[in-house]
Amino acid sequence: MKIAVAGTGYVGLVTGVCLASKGHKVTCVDVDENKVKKMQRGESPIYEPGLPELMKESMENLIFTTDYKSAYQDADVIFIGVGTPEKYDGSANLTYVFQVAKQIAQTAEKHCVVVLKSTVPIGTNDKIESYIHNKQVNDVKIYVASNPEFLSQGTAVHDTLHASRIVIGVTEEYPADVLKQVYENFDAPKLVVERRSAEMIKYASNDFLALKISYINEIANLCETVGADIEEVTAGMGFDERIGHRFLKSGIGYGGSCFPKDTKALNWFANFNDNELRTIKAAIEVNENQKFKLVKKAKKYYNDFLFLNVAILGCTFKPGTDDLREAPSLVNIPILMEDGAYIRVWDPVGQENFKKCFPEKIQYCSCIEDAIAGADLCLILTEWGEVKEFDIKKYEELMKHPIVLDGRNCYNLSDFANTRITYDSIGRRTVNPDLYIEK
Ligand SMILES: NC(=O)C1=CN([C@@H]2O[C@H](COP(=O)(O)OP(=O)(O)OC[C@H]3O[C@@H](n4cnc5c(N)ncnc54)[C@H](O)[C@@H]3O)[C@@H](O)[C@H]2O)C=CC1
Ligand SMILES: O=C(O)[C@H]1O[C@H](OP(=O)(O)OP(=O)(O)OC[C@H]2O[C@@H](n3ccc(=O)[nH]c3=O)[C@H](O)[C@@H]2O)[C@H](O)[C@@H](O)[C@@H]1O
Repeated sequence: MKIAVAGTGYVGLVTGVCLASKGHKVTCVDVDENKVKKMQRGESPIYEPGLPELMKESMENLIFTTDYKSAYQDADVIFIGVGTPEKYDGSANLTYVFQVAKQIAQTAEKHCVVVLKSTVPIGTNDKIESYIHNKQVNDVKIYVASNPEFLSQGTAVHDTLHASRIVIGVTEEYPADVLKQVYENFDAPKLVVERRSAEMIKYASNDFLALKISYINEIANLCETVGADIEEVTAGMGFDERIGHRFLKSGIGYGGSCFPKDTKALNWFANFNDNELRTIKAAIEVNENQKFKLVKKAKKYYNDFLFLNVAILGCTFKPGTDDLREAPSLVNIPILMEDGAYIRVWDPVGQENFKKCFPEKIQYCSCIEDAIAGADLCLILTEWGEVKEFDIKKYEELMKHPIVLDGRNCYNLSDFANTRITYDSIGRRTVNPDLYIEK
């Protein structure tokens, strides 16, 4: 089957490469010429484990281009995987999706199925269908189907090849049959539903996970106040299969390109339709406050941050990605810098992207030891494996004031027994709380 994919970000490129690996002929289109040139050389423009290897293996089935006409004119299926970022009012920006729809309407020369993979508000597929039908120049049948994506960054290839489910949202049988053929060799449950249900499944899933995280973060904050330990609490809760262990990790809030925008978008959309999502509103509010937990904690140890050396371990929104979108580092580091702190950052893959946002005044370090050397304070913002495996004693040896504020609960409290390290994490008691408090 001849397939085109619009957009080569985390969703578009991973989808294109995985489909090519299953034998489909895939043309990936992007407006970004530099990205396209890179991909034409067989290089992945994004950091995603396993992607460069699969891309190389599948190159004979892949074409990368900025020339959308050549891709869309004779495609059987056209996936749309462009961004749907947040607008100022919290609603989803559908500009890029409609741009692609217009390009398809102007170029499609044969019957085809347009598949919306981007996360879009309920009813968008209907609008795209009408838009294409109004604007199309050739007398061909263009179907529109919803096929939301559930991959997570860092495990995107695995999540696509072994999807938890493939949701196919349609209003008629033909596009469902075509999509079943496209995914014939994918071992995953396939669920054919109404198009609007498919759109809702995506938002409801993401927002439920965001809600779960905000819930556990509130419980963690209460644990901290009343002397319970959130790690013990979640271990105990997770054994109940109805709750489960996953997405119960407390920390400094959820980031990334989706949970923050998808909670706000559904909330906006509900209001627009005269409904109120009180639970989602609460999840958003809890997350906003949670992001600043470590800076608030730091104020217990220092009256101000002027001339303090602060080590930052991790700047991406989670491990396994170089993506900084909505990462807590983006809001916490500027606060520390504005208050006069000297910042040293270590991150195994996110540093280059971070440098583009903050080219000056930050020291970038090639190892954890270098970042914490001489530091008055260390903030752990991302739970990279290297941080979790770091020899705890070295904090005490290398830091000037070994105060470690851990926003991702990377260590056991017992690791700090017999040390003079102040270890303050989320939802647990502080180890050695009084050693370095400024009077
Ligand atoms: N990042 C993720 O983990 C997931 C994202 N999603 C959803 O998928 C969509 C895409 O997200 P990402 O892949 O993260 O976006 P992204 O921002 O990484 O990539 C979007 C790409 O589309 C390109 N583009 C823009 N206009 C175009 C056009 N007219 N023609 C061709 N290419 C064009 C951009 O240059 C960019 O390379 C969003 O709706 C998102 O909510 C869904 C599941 C997972
Ligand atoms: O629509 C999307 O874009 C995707 O959004 C998330 O995937 P992703 O953003 O890549 O990352 P997650 O692993 O879900 O983590 C998101 C944020 O939540 C935080 N998180 C996650 C889990 C947890 O228990 N606690 C927690 O604080 C992470 O640190 C991270 O900042 C969903 O997990 C995917 O299913 C979905 O397809």
